[in-house]
Amino acid sequence: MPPPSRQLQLPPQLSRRAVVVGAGSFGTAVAVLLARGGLRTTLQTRTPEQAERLLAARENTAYLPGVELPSTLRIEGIDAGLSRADYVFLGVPSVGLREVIAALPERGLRKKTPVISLAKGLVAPEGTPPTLVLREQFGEQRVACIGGPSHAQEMVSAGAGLVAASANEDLAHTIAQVFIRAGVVCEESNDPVGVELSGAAKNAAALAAGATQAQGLNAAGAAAGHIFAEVWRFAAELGARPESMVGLAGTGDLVATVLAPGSRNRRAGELLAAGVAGADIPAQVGQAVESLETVPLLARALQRAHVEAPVTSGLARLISGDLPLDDWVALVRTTVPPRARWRERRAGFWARMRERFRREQVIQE
Ligand SMILES: NC(=O)C1=CN([C@@H]2O[C@H](COP(=O)(O)OP(=O)(O)OC[C@H]3O[C@@H](n4cnc5c(N)ncnc54)[C@H](OP(=O)(O)O)[C@@H]3O)[C@@H](O)[C@H]2O)C=CC1
Ligand SMILES: O=C(CO)COP(=O)(O)O
Repeated sequence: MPPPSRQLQLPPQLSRRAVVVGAGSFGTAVAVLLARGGLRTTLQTRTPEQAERLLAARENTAYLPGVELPSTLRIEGIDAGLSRADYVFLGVPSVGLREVIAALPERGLRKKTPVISLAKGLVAPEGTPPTLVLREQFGEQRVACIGGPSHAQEMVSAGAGLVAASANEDLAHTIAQVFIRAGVVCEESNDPVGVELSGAAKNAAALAAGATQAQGLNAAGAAAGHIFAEVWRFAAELGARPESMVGLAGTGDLVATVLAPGSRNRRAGELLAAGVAGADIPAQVGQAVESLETVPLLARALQRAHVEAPVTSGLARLISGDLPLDDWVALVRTTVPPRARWRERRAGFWARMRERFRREQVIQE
């Protein structure tokens, strides 16, 4: 498929090397874009046999069929290490991310190489946003993440609405420029935690909508709205910005996911509603379904932070089989969000003057 054509600004440092760890649908699609964007890119598969298959076919038939892998894209197993990488992108689902992150130094990650998470889920056991796990190990200036509506197939053929987020402005800018040069819109953000929680919230909301839609679309919309509001109250406590949640990474990605016929998270919700046990869903879907692991982590994180989150925790119980579907729908239909806090109305200038005059008269009388 040809890359989308656009007149774009060239990023600096084109000779730099990027390694994408994890050759699933998104890791492969991101690797194709990085190569198109001018980085010398390597895609690392979990096993050498997988690398051989991709090399022979010049296509990832298992995860991204129909997309030709560019001749400039190098392919190897993860055993090849990371010592040559100037940027490392992590394309593995969040369920395995902690181990993958912990192993980066022993795999040869250089001291200043930035690490960029592609995951839209949280890391066990605490439900930590991936960039916070990375930050603990490498410092916040070396860490970034990618969010936004970005279904892998469409991204490589027609584009996406990416967000590159980092506390390091140069890093966010450099990543965004590479994607833009590859023909894909990429916003720069200084709110990695907000972008990651938006991705986790939209996956949870898509699963909730999928589980509820057969019972009524108002209920499906209410489920998604409650979850976004509950996660937002938590995100705000962690210092995230509302723009992340209403922009590409939040609302934009929610719409893309809920409408996509192939969305794995919405499909997982539909399967739950059809009576399939949460534990059996990954085998049926055949690819990462982030929300199945992330929703229980999210529910616990909200509880620990004392955020009132009845719908997110109800969804976690629906996934584990502890809440029957009818009770879930009833919960969604009857939950009333916390009341707004009205500020005491301050009287205007003339009203205050009249009141002062009245009081002075009372004193004189
Ligand atoms: N697919 C999409 O359109 C999008 C996905 N994302 C996010 O990207 C992340 C990755 O998802 P996605 O690519 O879709 O998932 P997939 O299920 O398509 O692929 C996951 C890949 O990760 C590999 N992997 C798992 N664990 C390891 C490990 N320890 N070391 C090396 N490789 C490993 C798997 O290898 P193996 O085959 O051997 O199991 C597989 O190749 C998720 O967080 C997802 O939410 C974000 C935007 C869009
Ligand atoms: O994150 C995605 C699109 O932006 C992919 O969503 P699904 O994992 O639900 O397919």
